[in-house]
Amino acid sequence: MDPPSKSHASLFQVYLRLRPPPAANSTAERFLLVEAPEEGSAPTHITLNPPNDRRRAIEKFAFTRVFEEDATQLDLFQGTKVLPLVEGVLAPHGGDGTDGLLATLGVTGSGKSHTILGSKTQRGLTQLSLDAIFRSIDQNIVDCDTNASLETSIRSSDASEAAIFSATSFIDSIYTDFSVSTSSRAGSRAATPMTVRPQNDLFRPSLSDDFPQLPGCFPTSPRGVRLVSYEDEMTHVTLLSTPPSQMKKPSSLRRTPVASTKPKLANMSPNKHYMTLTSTAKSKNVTKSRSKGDFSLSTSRRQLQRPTNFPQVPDISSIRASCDPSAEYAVLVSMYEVYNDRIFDLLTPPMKSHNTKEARRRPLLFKSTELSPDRKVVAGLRKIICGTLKEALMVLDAGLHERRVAGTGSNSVSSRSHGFFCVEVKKRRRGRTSGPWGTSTLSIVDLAGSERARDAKTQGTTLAEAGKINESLMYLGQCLQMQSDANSTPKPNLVPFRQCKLTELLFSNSFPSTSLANSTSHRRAPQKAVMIVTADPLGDFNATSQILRYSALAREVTVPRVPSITSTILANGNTGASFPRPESRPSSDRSDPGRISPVSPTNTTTTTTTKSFFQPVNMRGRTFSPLSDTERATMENAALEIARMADMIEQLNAELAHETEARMTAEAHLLSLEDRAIELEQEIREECHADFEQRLAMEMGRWKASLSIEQERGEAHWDRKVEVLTRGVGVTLTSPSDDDDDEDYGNENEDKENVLIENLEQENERLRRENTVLKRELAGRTPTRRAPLQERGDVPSSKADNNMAGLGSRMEKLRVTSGNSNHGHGNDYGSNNNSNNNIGHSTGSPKKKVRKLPAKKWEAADFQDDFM
Ligand SMILES: Nc1ncnc2c1ncn2[C@@H]1O[C@H](COP(=O)(O)OP(=O)(O)OP(=O)(O)O)[C@@H](O)[C@H]1O
Repeated sequence: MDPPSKSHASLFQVYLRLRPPPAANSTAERFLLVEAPEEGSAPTHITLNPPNDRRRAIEKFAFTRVFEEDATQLDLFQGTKVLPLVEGVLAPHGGDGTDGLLATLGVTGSGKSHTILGSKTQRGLTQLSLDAIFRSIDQNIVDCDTNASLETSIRSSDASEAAIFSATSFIDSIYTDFSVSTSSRAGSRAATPMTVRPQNDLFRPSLSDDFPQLPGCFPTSPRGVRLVSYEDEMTHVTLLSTPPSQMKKPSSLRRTPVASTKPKLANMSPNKHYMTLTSTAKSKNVTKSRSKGDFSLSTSRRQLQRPTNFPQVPDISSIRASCDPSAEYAVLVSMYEVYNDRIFDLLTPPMKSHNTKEARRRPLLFKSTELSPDRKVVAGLRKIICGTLKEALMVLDAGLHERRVAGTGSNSVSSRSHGFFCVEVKKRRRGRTSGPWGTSTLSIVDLAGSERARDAKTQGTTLAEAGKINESLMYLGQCLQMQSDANSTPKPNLVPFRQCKLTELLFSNSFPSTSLANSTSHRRAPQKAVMIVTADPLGDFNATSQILRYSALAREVTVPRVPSITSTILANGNTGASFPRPESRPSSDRSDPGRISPVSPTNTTTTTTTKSFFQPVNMRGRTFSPLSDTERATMENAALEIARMADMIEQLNAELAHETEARMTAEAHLLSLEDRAIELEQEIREECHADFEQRLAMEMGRWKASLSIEQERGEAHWDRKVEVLTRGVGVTLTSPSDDDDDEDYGNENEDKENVLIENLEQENERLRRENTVLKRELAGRTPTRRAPLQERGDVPSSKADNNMAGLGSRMEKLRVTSGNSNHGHGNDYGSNNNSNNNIGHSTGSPKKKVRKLPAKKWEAADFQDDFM
């Protein structure tokens, strides 16, 4: 098996790193062997020997290079060609840079985070890459702190709708500066492995009067001032921070006496953490929660302690990447994680939901934007402009505090999300203050590890997370598989990278958009990518072989053939030789337990079997008499049958294991889907509720406005009517001498009054007719039937008949008005009773009208009534 040709356009250079055995697992059987390389070259091939089962296929894998257990971080940095990636981003020869991607992949606990982020004493590839970048552009980097217009121009050139801040303001808003810690103080979950925090120091906050607060940032203390411990009402978590009640007055800084603070800190529960608010954090209660590298306990971001120094080894001061001397550079750092197939910013703090009061992050979209139509970007990230290596490391430290981790049976600090650390290098020609910035990005990715629920002993949310992790890694595997297939076939393979967020993020820059191929916009070069696969040679064989199967650049399988028992007996029995034992390998092979001699190409197909799977110990050393042909044939048949059945059992076992695994993954997936559905439901409910409230308020406002308009209109309408009536009545009441005094009524309203009088006359006429009809009807009735009608009082009595043909006692009331009217107009209104009715009918609402009559006129009416 030859290593893949480098000329082929591989998406990734794939390296394998083996981790040293963990102390607890040192007795486990080693299943991964590195083949000895040719003289003077680095190893590139490994062989996987299934432990405890000599009949399973032996697999052989090829990588760009294999790093054995003793490889250092510096070996990795130099050997994996990270420097060319950095140079690609810096574009030393002018023009735009090329995006770079550096990722780690492996089974949980195999050393991915160790490789990428380092440890307490050793720097990882992220820190080394940052160091290389800042060293290289040392003379060419712009200083945004002294030139505000630079920040503005960087902001306007950003295509990802990002919120861009200077490192100074971000760091000041995140970190406190108490150069203190007690031994009992809660450290951070995710204190970056590389950070070294002061230990056993006194709690000694420094004073500072002002501290910038980024929008949406956690309320923080000005470099440690105003820090008190208090119990968060919602979470009942003891926090070392400023109580909400005191947050409004930054000027009234109060130093908390050391004595009063210490005891509370000592009681701080290591399990209590602000991340208990999230579902992820709940999983931490299942197992112990510790940080990567630092192994200190959890604290909230509200109290991040400013790291005092960072590990300095390995030192790469002698290594320098070249940069473009005619350009000026700016470096922007952003961090995000892919958790349950959603993207979350690690530099933006969670916001409290209005309804649930729960701190949550908003998932971000990976999409094309107005300024980036041909290329998808993570939109809405927070990006920090860093001027120095230290600033970048502090931002990295802050982001890692937000990354989701949990303790599992496989790793005490296991990443539950795929972490992305992005170094965006902006570049433009030196001295062109208004020139555009070109951007290229180095993305460093710490993938979450694949894990088996049985080994990881996960449950609940952590199990669901594992399901999501495994699912996304399966899609990644399919994409990588396409790459290795592409090496063996000339047919172009389509990489199915749009299946999930992780693969989209990892591969979309490998395939720059062709949709705008004809447009004038500049076409970007495909990214350069390096994948470091980590493996534990003593770890989980099945999980490791699965990862290696899809990540290796080439693979070869050697199927052991079941030997004929007869031939074995004949070959060994007659001579009395014992069966070959594994340890009977040549001594040269045994000298290095991790290495084997290269497998000869002729042995790599299907027939290589160096060890018998039958070990009939009790037969060893005996001699046998020759067998007859029949016996031999029977034994051959029996052996074949046994071998066939053994094969079948093995196959069924493999299928069973596969099905079990699939079921567990599906169950975990289902759990995560349920979780997601609940979250979605909650979000939709919240949105609907807010929407409903908004609409309701709007409708209420509209309804009130239209009601008041209607009311006003009604009032005005009635007022006008009453006015007309009042005037009409007023005219009738007005004496000729009054007319002289009131010229307005006499002249201006003459027409209106005439109309009214006409109306009244018509009405009067109608009522008169009605009256006549009633009279006739009454006259036609018998006396016995008349009496009750009289009692009812709504028909004219004989007395009324004689006087003015009134309509009963109810009409009597209106007679007052009628009397008044008649007083002025005499026969114009016909009988008094008729004019009463006329008023009542013509207005439609006699009560209101009557009520609105001026008091004086009523008095006059009474007087008239009495007079009559
Ligand atoms: N090359 C190495 N040298 C020394 N220690 C190592 C090495 N690789 C891994 N380790 C140790 O193994 C442990 C697990 O490693 P690490 O956390 O990096 O695994 P991981 O692959 O990131 O796991 P997960 O996917 O669960 O996050 C850590 O304690 C780490 O320090």
